[in-house]
Amino acid sequence: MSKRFEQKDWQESMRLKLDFNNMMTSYVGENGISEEEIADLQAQIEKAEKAMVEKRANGGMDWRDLPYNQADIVKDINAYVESVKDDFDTFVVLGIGGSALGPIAVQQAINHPYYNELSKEKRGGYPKLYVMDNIDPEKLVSLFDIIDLDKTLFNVITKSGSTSETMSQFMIIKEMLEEKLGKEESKKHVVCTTDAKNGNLRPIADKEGYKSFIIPAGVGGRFSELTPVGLLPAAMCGIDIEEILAGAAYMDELCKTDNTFKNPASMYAILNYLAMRRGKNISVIMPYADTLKYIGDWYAQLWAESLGKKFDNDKNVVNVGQTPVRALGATDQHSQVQLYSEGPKDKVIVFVGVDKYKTTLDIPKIYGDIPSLGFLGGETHNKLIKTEQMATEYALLKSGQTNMTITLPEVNEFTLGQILYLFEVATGFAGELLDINAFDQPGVEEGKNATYAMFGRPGYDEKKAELDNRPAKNDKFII
Ligand SMILES: O=P(O)(O)OC[C@H]1O[C@H](O)[C@H](O)[C@@H](O)[C@@H]1O
Repeated sequence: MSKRFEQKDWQESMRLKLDFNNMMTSYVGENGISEEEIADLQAQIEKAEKAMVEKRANGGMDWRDLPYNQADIVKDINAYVESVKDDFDTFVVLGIGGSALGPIAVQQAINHPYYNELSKEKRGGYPKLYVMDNIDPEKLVSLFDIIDLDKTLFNVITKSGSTSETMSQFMIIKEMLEEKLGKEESKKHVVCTTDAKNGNLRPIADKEGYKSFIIPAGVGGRFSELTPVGLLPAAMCGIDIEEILAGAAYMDELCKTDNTFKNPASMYAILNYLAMRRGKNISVIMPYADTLKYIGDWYAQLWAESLGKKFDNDKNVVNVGQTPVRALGATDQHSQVQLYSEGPKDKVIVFVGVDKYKTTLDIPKIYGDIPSLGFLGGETHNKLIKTEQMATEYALLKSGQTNMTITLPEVNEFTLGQILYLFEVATGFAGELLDINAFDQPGVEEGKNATYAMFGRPGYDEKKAELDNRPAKNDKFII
């Protein structure tokens, strides 16, 4: 299970550190953000803080209380996992968006990088985990080349129960399972995570007798990682979900301080809000740890889908939001940093560092006679990746590219719970500062409705007619 420091105040030693100095200063021009600018926002900040408290109290932010109200669900999940893990070699999540990105990110962060390639014994007796979050026919068909249906448990995750991608995956899997195993046996190979009463999947699960878990009604998909959406897949691969919730609760405590400059979520939101006001509408998240790579994908949906909005709360057209870009250190120093250092100063780079990696890798002292290699010998990759992170932070600061750093003492369930919760609260706070609704996603409906119309779903004739009459493309530009 997860490691904890021996210190009595292990929570303090496991506290994420946020370094905003590079946001507040700059070697070049006006890219730094001043304390005066934050002071000028005081009224807006107080209004946002008040709204966060009121919405939490009135059920507008049920996700805030997930670290505290799931003890029974955690027990049910852990008991279910213990009861089935010996029967299955593979656990496959069928989901998309907030029903998939969290499970991917958490598993990649905590488990062995080659977890699925390990023996079941080396996996602690837990099944392999695959998350199928797309409908590319090749990918899903290829999965059946490497899994044994008889030994596979499928977790269908969909809050709405109407997501075409997930529900069509489920229809394919259901048919395959019933053909191969028969109707009764196949029921043991499906577990559903969905709304308590709404949507298509809930009545199906109840009618078919599938084991199911509930996504609380007041928790939106991209804020649902701390519900069974994320907790079941994590527990199914041996991850300590109580530690994740404990980390989130600890971050919640830190985010309750009314000292704005010491409030991690408020400061993250405020500085990005001020950056957006300066036209910095790209948010690059750049972890210097492969374990945190997919946190970038999860963050991308959370930040983009929450803040990318056409209207403010007074129905004024504002078209706000920051485009998330996923990068990885040191890898993307060799692919994107050229743009970050010399291209438009329209970005906020969020470095995510790790104090202590789980292993230390020594570089042998050889090639001492070659100057550009000899200096590496006798050091470690741990020191090299951290040095490259600091060097890149410096180079981008010097180039005038706004950046900040979040540092995890180490990557474990507790610190992961902290950073997930930090970004969720920061997103809610940023939504208040932007005066938009951070919890809906009206912008995805047009594409969905066009899909339904073109796919021939009944009741979409008007949309079909609109599409049939849309301006034809100019053939000249089709090669
Ligand atoms: O969990 P589901 O209801 O299947 O939704 C899955 C995803 O698709 C929707 O279109 C929303 O844009 C996302 O916020 C959501 O996470």
